[in-house]
Parts: sequence; structure tokens; C-alpha cells
Amino acid sequence: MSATIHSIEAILVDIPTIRPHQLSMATMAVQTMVIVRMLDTDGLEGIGEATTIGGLAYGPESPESVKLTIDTYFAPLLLGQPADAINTLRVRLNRAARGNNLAKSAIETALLDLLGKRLNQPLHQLLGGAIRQHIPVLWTLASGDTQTDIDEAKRLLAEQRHCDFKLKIGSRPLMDDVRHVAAIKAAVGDRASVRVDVNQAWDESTAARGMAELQAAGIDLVEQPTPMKDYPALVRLAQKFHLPILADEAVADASDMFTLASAGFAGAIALKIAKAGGPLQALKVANVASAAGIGLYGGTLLEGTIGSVASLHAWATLDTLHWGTEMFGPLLLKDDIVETPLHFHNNGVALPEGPGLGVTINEDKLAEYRRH
Ligand SMILES: O=C(O)C[C@H]1C=CC(=O)O1
Ligand SMILES: [Mn+2]
Repeated sequence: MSATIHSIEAILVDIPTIRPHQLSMATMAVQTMVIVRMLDTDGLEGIGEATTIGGLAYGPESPESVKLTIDTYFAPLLLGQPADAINTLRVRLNRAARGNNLAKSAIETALLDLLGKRLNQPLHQLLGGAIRQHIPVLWTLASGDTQTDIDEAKRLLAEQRHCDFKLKIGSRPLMDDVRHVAAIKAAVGDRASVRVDVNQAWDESTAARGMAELQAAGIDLVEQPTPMKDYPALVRLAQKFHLPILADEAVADASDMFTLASAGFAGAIALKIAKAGGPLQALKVANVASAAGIGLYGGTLLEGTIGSVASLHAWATLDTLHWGTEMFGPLLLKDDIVETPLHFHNNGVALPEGPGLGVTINEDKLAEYRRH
């Protein structure tokens, strides 16, 4: 008789950011993580995490709603069920709850961590094994000030902590953003790949003008220039420009990926465990994208270490990560709630070893930052 799920706790944790992080829809001074702790009847614990950006500014789930979803709706469906029946439990949750993929991602992560600990295997091994132990990671320059961003980029290049940068634009007039981006690209030159994320802020004609300017400035990739549901605009822009587009908010799950690819989109996709509903679901998106010839990128919702590591185990198993990853979330936070933080070096990060996720909660830090 396999162990069953004994308890599930969803804990809100607030950690300040190292500097304000400015996106087109919100400026972050703090990140809130929902940490899931799941105990089975043998006393093993699985952990998971869900985050979003700026409360309700990024999408329909907030940290508080994720906690409520887990406490009120998911826990009663999971308690007493076999802990290793991950696929059966997913079907059970999906029958009872539409959407809520952030909450589902935290639960799927905790179940996978628990299974890894039970089998004494790292999570990537449960997914067929890692192809790479070192994973490239870019950094987002989003201080809101061009010179601060240039100084930050030069320091990180010198430290070999990152050699790719993503700039957050879209909240200012187009040509102000273009000047900001061009100045940063000119300062780093060929030493760095510079990409932008518009987070849906442009209409199609602004995007067309913007992409022409950004292409001339030497930018390598434009992320989600137009509103998430406007697939025809993404397809037309992708067909009009050589500068590739990275679809982010437009594609949450494998079905979105299929629809966008069928509509004629070419470019790349930001995989995120949060959007898809967990590491297993994000890999399904990757499969559809790969079949359609769309490039892969390991995306973040600015998770802390637990959510970032869950993602890294999944990205480590992909044949090709055409655009690398952005799993830098822990570095944006002033502190961490795990015993051993991730090791960022050589423009990337080392995949942790150890059973499950391979990370342990630091109880003192959790007590310090948890919401009461
Ligand atoms: O990509 C997003 O939309 C969200 C996120 C990822 C990196 C970052 O700075 O913000
Ligand atoms: Mn994005």
C-alpha cells in the first residue's frame, strides 16, 4: 500500500527585491511566493512554489488566490489519495477546477519532489534524465534608468554571471524605449545578446514600427509585443520581420501552443511551469513547439529557488534550449528560504543534485519571511 497524502500547507512568503524591477504592467519592490509543503503518511515532504508578478497585474491569479485555491479546493481533493499517482491526481484536479495553473504548478511540483524523495532520485531523472548539468541564464535589466542598467550589465558581464540580457519596455513612448534599448546595446556591443520584453503593451502598428527600430539597433529577440489573445497580430509580425518574436503570455499550455503554431506563427516560446500547470505540463508545450519548429526558452514568473529549480529540472531534459533560460529569480531577491542557494556561474546555473528538487527549506528564514 503506497503512502497517501497526509497534509498540505500553502504559505505566503514576502521577500524584498534587490532593486525596484520595472515592467510595463507593474514595478516590483517585493516578491510574494506561495510555498506548498505536502507531507505523506510516511513523513516524507514534497515542496512546491507559485509566484506571479505585481499581485493581479500580470494575470488572473494572485498569491492570495493561489493559497485560497489550494487550501479550500485542492487540499480536500488530494488528502488521503496515493501520493505517487501524479497523473491521476492531475485529472482529479482538472475535473474540479478550470484554469488556476499557478496553483496547479505548485501542487505538481510538490508531488514530483515527494516522488523523487520516495525513489531517492533527482527530479530530472524522473523525467528521463538531464541532458545538461549547467544551464544558461540571462538577466533582466529593469531598474528604470538607462545608465544604471548599463552599469549593471557591465558588472555582470565582467563577473561572467550573465552574457545575455532582457530589457523590460513598453510603458514609455516608443522612441524613448528605442533610445534606452539602443544605448544599452551600444554599451555592451557584441559581448552580449540583448532582447526586449514588451509584456503586451503595444498595438500592432506600434509593434511594427518598434520591431523595425529594434532590428536596426541590433536586438536579437522581441518578447510578447502585442496583447496575448491577438494571435493574428503575432503571426503577421512574425511573418513581416526577420527579428524573431518570443511568445510569452500568448501561450500557457500545449493547446495554446498548437493553436498559435497552426495559425502560422514562427519564432520562439517562453516555457513556464506556472503558465502550463507544472513541470510535466510545460514539457508538453515544449513537445508541441518542437514539432512545429518553434524555438524553446526556459521562462520564469520570477520564482524563488524552489520554483526555479523545479523549472531547471524540466529544462535540463530538453534536446535544445535555443534561447537559453531566464531562471535568475533567486538573484533578484534580497534573501532566500532554502539551505543551499543555487550556484550561478559561467553565465548560467548548476542543476542541483539530491533527491527530488534537491533543495531544503531553511526553517528560520521561512519563519522570518512568512506572512502571519
Ligand atoms: O517574462 C515575463 O513576462 C516575466 C518575467 C521574466 C523575467 C522578468 O524580469 O520578468
Ligand atoms: Mn515575458
